[in-house]
Amino acid sequence: MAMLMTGDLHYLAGFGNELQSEALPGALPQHNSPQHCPYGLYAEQISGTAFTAPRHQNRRTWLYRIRPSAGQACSQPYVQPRFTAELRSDTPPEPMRWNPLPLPTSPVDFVDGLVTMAGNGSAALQHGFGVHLYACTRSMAGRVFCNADAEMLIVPQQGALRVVTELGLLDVEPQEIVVIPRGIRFRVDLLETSARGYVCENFGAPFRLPDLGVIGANGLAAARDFLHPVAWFEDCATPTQLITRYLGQLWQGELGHSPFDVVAWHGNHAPYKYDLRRFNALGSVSFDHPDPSIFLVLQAPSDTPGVDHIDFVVFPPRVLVAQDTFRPPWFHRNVASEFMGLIHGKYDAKASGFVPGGASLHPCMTGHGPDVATIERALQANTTRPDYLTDTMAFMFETRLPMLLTDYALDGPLRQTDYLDCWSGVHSRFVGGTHPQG
Ligand SMILES: O=C(O)Cc1cc(O)ccc1O
Ligand SMILES: [Fe+2]
Repeated sequence: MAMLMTGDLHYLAGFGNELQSEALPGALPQHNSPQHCPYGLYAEQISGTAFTAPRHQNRRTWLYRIRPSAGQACSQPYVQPRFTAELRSDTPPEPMRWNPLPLPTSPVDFVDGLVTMAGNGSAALQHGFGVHLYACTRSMAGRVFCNADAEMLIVPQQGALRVVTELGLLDVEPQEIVVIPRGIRFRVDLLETSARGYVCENFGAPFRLPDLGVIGANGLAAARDFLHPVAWFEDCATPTQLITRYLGQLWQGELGHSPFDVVAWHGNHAPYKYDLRRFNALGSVSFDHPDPSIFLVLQAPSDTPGVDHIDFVVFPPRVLVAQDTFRPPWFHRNVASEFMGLIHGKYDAKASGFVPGGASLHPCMTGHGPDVATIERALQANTTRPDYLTDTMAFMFETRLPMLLTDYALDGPLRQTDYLDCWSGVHSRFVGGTHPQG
């Protein structure tokens, strides 16, 4: 297991590994639950999969902490109406696009800064997802969050974050992502004055690296680039508010101390971060624009082989060399629903309107593709020469279940009601004349 240092923090590298870390020498016992743990710590197991899940999918971590989590409960509702599970079944099958969430003008933290855009399924049935935006201007002082429903994939777009978790600290900046496994308590601190980004809540099987099939043993996201925290703790008796997302609702309770009191841990149910700039993008070196599955970073599999519940796909800087090819994303309709965000720069299918921090949704089977300006450019391009796509980082949450939208997404202030106009100048270029009948 490699130990890496990036910025001020140390990380454990790898994906799906059995990891171990201790913040004090000898804090990690030789076996899971000795009669007396080192330093008088309590052992606590957090299971992320069924006890009996197959070994390659089984996820659990043993925590050695100053106080166990028992005796703590969130029994009071916490009111944050924009972070919701209320979805509209009258969502129309229409391409949609949104402007970025404005940064709050008052102090707002990560939990209060979340706004739900879309989702489907049910946290109670452990099937489905939520899609959210966040914009915040202060750290979660005195407050921690626990998602009992879902694993959370956070995609910062603006503003670096320090994510304090039970297993240690992760610093993430835009163009990196962080994944918090279900049930792990965490706090988001701002390393800059404001922060904005996207969140995918995954109620189903956890994200994993895709198989590479004929690509071979290397390519796309490399396991060694996934970085986990090392053990870090504070022994702090300050009262702390715990907010838990459970069955799609928010609940609060008071802890008499910091829950970040895990002195050592071992296991594989652990948060991680990944730098999207490390993604090894592959593409066509002959002709045609490949399916975007070649840009798959992480997949959350469904019960149907080959059909993912959620795909997290990135569109990074790359060189397009396909010859005699319409190079931008093609016109298409897809059985999956495509929620896209832009982290940085421009996206190659849209010359304007899709801006960093903004979002778009192309619901299942809804026609979409490049806008008029992109079409014109692509038709005139000299495809014997490479196109260097620089200054770009877009991503997609591509889901098997259609996306139901919230009131905020459908009728709120971010919606670009003129989005369809980006195709209104797409005219017939047909030169065949009238085909004789019969
Ligand atoms: O619609 C989109 O912009 C996303 C997308 C990109 C691409 O290169 C191929 C298919 C696809 O859905
Ligand atoms: Fe698409």
